[in-house]
Amino acid sequence: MSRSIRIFDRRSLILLLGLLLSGGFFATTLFGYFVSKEAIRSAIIGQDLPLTSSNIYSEIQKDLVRPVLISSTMAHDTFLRDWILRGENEVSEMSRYLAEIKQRHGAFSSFFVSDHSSNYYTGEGVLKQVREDEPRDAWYFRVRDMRDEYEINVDPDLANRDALTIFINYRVFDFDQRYIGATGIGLTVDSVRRLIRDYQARFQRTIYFTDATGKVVVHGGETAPDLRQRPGLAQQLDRILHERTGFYQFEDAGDNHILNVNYLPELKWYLFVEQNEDVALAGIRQTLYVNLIISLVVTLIVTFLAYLTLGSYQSRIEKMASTDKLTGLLNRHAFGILIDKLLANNRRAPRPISFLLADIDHFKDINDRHGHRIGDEVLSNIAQRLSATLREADFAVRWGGEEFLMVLPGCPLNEALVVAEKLRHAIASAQLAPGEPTIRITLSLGASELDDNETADHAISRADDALYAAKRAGRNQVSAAPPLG
Ligand SMILES: Nc1nc2c(ncn2[C@@H]2O[C@H](COP(=O)(O)OP(=O)(O)OP(=O)(O)O)[C@@H](O)[C@H]2O)c(=O)[nH]1
Repeated sequence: MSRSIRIFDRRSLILLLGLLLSGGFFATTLFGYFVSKEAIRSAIIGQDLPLTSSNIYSEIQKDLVRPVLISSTMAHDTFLRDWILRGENEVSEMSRYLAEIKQRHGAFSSFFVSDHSSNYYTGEGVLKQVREDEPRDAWYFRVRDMRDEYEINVDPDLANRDALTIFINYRVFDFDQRYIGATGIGLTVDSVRRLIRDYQARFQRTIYFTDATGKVVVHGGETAPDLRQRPGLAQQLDRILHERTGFYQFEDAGDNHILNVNYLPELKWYLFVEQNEDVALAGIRQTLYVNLIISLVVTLIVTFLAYLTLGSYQSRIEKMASTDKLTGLLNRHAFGILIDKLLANNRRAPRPISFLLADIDHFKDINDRHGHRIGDEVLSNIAQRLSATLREADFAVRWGGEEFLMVLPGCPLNEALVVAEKLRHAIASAQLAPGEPTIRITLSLGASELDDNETADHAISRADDALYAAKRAGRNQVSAAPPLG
């Protein structure tokens, strides 16, 4: 019969290993995530948004600043002013002039509105007359009354099938600085919108231009977003417009947005470039999840392998620590642990326990006559016999050199004596040294039953006394210790 003694708690060790591994993985993965998050954040603020902003800025400059200069040249053109002051007589001269400007500069439209006649001239002649009661002409009267030299206005162009057009409306003065009309060119915003859309699609950034009131004038979507309807942004909008340039942050629909704003003085517009930080971090968040899953799987595999390996080592170590090398029986150290357990159980559910102490008769002679190797062989075979003869619940211990202790739980003294006889007979009748057929081995046994008020040591010493009584009585016999008074 073999028993194993628990030397250390494998489960606690595995738990500790698992915790250390998963804690280490978790900490490094999270650390990596936060470092990457900060790197992405500073890249958004330090590079991505400013770069997008300056790209869009230079594109819009290309598309708009030049037209502003062209419109300025038109407003200061002596031919144009002379022609008006002369009475707007030859319409073909004006339309040739406007057609040439349009064609030379690749504009979408070119125009002049005379304050004197209210005629709206284009490259094709007089398009119409502007009227104060016509909402579509409101721009002209606004330009007429404004203080600035020019304005940039996004409107559908009547002359070009109402395509969304940016007009540069320049005020024209005669040589005495009296207002005489408005001129300029119109160009489609499609190229700017295409660029904005392209940037939005590639970098998941939202890009738009606003005027000084915060109204979106050019954007890449279908409908112009209303910034005042976005609570996180709306509460900062006036400050942003006042500061003109800078970085801002706001929450929208639970996501954090980083905003780069630049004022474009030539256009009197603001360029907003927005990055949804949570969208930008989606990639590394996915990496974080994948890393966490890999860490978890590695932790599970490592702890499982460690569990298996430790299990096999532990049982080997436990076996080595608790068994006698020669006989394979439990040693006295193991006996100490097992008897404590047995007695603890016995206190909960009392039942008789008996001890048998066996000693080989004249074992010294066997060693002396046949040598220690045969002596060892005999010891080992006796141990096997004893174990084989005992019940599953009993256990045998190598007590001393040629002494064996048998513990019989649930067995009163009278039954223990029967077992002792069985053991004695089993040994006496066996051939325990096959190479030396003449060797005959006998055992002397002492038996005792543990008394309720007695320690195991005391009961064993009584069995020892009985064993010596058996020796004294001629050996190869069983002797019982009398029950305690
Ligand atoms: N071969 C071998 N001999 C052992 C071992 N352990 C103890 N012995 C021997 O067992 C012998 C025990 O001798 P004694 O205590 O004099 O007793 P005995 O000869 O058996 O005589 P009685 O017990 O009086 O019948 C000693 O010679 C020890 O050296 C062991 O592991 N292997």
